[in-house]
Amino acid sequence: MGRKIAVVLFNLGGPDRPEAVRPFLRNLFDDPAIIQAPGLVRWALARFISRTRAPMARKNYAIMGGGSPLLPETEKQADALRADLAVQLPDDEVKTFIAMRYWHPFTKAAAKAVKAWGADEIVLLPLYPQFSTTTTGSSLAEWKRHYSGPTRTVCCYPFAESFVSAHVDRIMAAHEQAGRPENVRLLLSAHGLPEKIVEAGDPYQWQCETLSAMIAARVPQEWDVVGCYQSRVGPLKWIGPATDAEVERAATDKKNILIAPIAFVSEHIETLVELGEEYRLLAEKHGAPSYTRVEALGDHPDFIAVLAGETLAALGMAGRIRSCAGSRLCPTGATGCPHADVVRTAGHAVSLAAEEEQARVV
Ligand SMILES: C=CC1=C(C)c2cc3[nH]c(cc4nc(cc5[nH]c(cc1n2)c(C)c5CCC(=O)O)C(CCC(=O)O)=C4C)c(C)c3C=C
Ligand SMILES: [Fe+2]
Ligand SMILES: [Fe+2]
Repeated sequence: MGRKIAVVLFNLGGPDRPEAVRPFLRNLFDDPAIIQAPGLVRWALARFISRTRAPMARKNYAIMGGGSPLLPETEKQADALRADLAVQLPDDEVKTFIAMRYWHPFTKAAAKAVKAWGADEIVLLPLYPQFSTTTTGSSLAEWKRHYSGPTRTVCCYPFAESFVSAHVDRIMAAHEQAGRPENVRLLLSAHGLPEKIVEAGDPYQWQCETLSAMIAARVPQEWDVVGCYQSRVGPLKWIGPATDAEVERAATDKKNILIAPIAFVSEHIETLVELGEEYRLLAEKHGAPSYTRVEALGDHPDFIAVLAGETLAALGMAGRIRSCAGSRLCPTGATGCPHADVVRTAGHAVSLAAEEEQARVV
């Protein structure tokens, strides 16, 4: 008899209506992975920041009709993934579950639904391609608070071949749509992080920058390619360069700007409003000859193929956690990486190869 396989998709969640903006922000800022302060201080800060930030955030959500499109976009990905896996695992029953961190459907509800369904295998699959303690790390901790049985985890897949090719495909399609301008500067924009989180060992920035180099190697070599970080929040120093400063610089340099999100895989406030509206105005103001926003991956077939491939490899692995490299891919200093801190010895390389071999056999 076939297995019942639950694939749990982690994502951030977004407010579905104007009244949800403030409680959504409160949940976000009350997360110890986002604000590292003692419980009571964090609780008070979360109430304060959500109250002061909500009016501005509500205005931005109003541009998208009052709420975030993140859930419907995630549902499309979940449906496409289920359909792909149903073909590849004809003897099993596969169901996808959405576990959002800060708004409905919450991780707690997803854990309850997975239990009620009686899954034989559970694969935790973040819709965050790069691992950060603030995103996937936070979702994993939340999952563990609500589910105690065995699971298989995909921690990250920033260098998966089809993930890189899906990005290049979206970028070249946007270039085509812009009328194939010359003198291009491609901005690869990721959500930023406070510097102190990276200094504490979070591998996100390293994964974003390595991915940017991989994309840069595959686009026309006469293009300028710059990695940058958007969506800074609060008074702390964030990693840079900042996307708005890079948009301004590219516009002043009279470059045709192509701007692609590399850490968000769905359209939402950060792509539609920040990249789509705010930075477009900034580019126009500073005299850019053109500004073209590259679409998020959404349900691009190559991206869905990565999600399916990672799920299949996770089902076939000997261990409980994998990255797109099979085993740990982060450098040894990245203490935030959820893999045990293995030193890259010859022995480790052998076990890595064995896991990859196993992944191919599945
Ligand atoms: C790669 C993904 C993300 C990282 C890393 C991340 C870190 C991070 N975010 C905030 C604060 C906010 N993020 C907000 C929205 C938001 N963030 C992500 C992804 C990452 N965040 C997504 C997908 C979204 C959109 C949700 C939606 O509405 O669809 C917001 C809310 C919007 C706003 O008020 O600007 C805040 C606030 C911090 C502080 C942080 C790292 C410490
Ligand atoms: Fe965020
Ligand atoms: Fe890692």
